[in-house]
Amino acid sequence: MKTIISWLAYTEDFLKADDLNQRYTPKLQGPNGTLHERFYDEIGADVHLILYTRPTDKARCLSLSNALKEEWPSHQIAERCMELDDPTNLDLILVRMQALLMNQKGNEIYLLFQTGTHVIHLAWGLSHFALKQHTHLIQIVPQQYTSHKRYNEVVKLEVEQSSTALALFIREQGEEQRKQEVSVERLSTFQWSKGLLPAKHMAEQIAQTDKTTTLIRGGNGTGKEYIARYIHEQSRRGKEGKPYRAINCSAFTDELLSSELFGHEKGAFTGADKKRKGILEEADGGTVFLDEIGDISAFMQQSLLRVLQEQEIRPVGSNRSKKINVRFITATNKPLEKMIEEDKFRMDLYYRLAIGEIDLPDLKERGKGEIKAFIQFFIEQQAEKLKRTPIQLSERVESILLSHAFPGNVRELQNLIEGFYLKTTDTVYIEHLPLRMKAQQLITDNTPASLPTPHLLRWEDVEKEHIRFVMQHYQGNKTKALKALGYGSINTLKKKLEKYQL
Ligand SMILES: Nc1ncnc2c1ncn2[C@@H]1O[C@H](COP(=O)(O)OP(=O)(O)OP(=O)(O)O)[C@@H](O)[C@H]1O
Repeated sequence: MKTIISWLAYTEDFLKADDLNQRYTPKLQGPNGTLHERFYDEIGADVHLILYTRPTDKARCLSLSNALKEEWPSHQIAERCMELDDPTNLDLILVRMQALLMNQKGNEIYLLFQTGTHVIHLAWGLSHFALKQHTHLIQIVPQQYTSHKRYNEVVKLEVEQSSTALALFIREQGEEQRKQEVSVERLSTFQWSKGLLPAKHMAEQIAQTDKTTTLIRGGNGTGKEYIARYIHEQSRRGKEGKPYRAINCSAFTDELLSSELFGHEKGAFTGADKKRKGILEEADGGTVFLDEIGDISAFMQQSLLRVLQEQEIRPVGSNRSKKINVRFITATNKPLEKMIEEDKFRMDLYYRLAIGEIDLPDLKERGKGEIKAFIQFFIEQQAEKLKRTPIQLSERVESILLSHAFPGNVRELQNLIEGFYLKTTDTVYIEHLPLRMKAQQLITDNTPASLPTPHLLRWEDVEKEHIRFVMQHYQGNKTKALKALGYGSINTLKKKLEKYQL
């Protein structure tokens, strides 16, 4: 099996917003489009995997891959979120890439290393040189540098996989992982904690029905999308391999959202230079997940209501309707009932959408016992993924975590624990916490007498306390403290110690 892997090019794969006054309009002449145009057939790849950084970029990635699928319907395209809060963090990128490449074991992989940040390019290079898998680095050469000067060309870099010390080191690590047969897909990825059992039960009931529309309510990162996919997979539609499509409604203007959902005719609006199928038609026979439904405009509410009532769509710019057969699942973290009272959401649409209802509680509401279970679950999951000994939390860190508000819910906790594995190999201390949590701790540690209100806390106070804590922890050893603090040089640390008279 041959796979192409590339990164979403956040600017080059899209038309400039200024040109059209619209966001995320995909461009087929961008790096990912060029891959399909000039290369895909020649190489005979089976699938093209497009990576993106954060869940918030999903809408953009899907709009690109939908445009590519429409242009080249026989090409298989998949998308993957790499969950990188910081796309310049080499350690984290390498961990994610290793897991991804290990999963492709035995496949021939073509890596388009040009897209993404410079650190991502570097990580592709390192992974190619070191892992000794069947990887090839490919690049797109602009037409002015090609001999024919007519079109951009996709070329394979003829480079030997290296035997430098660094490469050998990374390779050994990779082989160690391979020996232990890591398969990220095999790991149990979802924790059906006690607080989620009512949601699971309801999801399974809904899956038994053919078309019951379902509204999933819950805060950011509570698992709404996971539950939507679970309903699809448990349903007849999923079991028969029918399509599942997801879209984040809040990421589009009305015009674009209509076009994404219902498709458009050529010339329907500025920039619509080709006829295009919408995701409701693509998902015919399957399930569509509309995320952030509480954010759609009155106009879109009306359009959607008509689709639900008549079970048909009309592409933008067309006067002909097409019948569709999809199950709708929607999600929101907005209080729809209140919005109905305020005339911001249509009651008739609400009743159509919320035939089945699933509520996902915030992590904090689920209680300390459950947060503890999630912490343990993610510690073990990450240890298994990285083939490392599970880390431990110091008592202090555990108590901070148990009383943290977790506005980002399960996603926030999951990312936090993945981050710990980059910072330590054994015990997690306060110094390993992200700054926002350390700052919070300083606020709660200080009595109202010394710090009357939290917002009076200055950055300098936080930094000073943090340096003091780390220096104490390492008993004044500047080299160790420097490593923990992450400053670029010992001089920076010395200057800070002087500044704060520590
Ligand atoms: N119960 C759980 N067990 C394991 N992982 C979970 C659980 N709930 C959420 N997650 C993880 O949290 C992240 C967010 O999940 P998901 O995308 O389903 O949430 P969401 O509510 O749709 O988020 P948002 O609306 O903010 O995009 C994912 O990485 C998912 O794996």
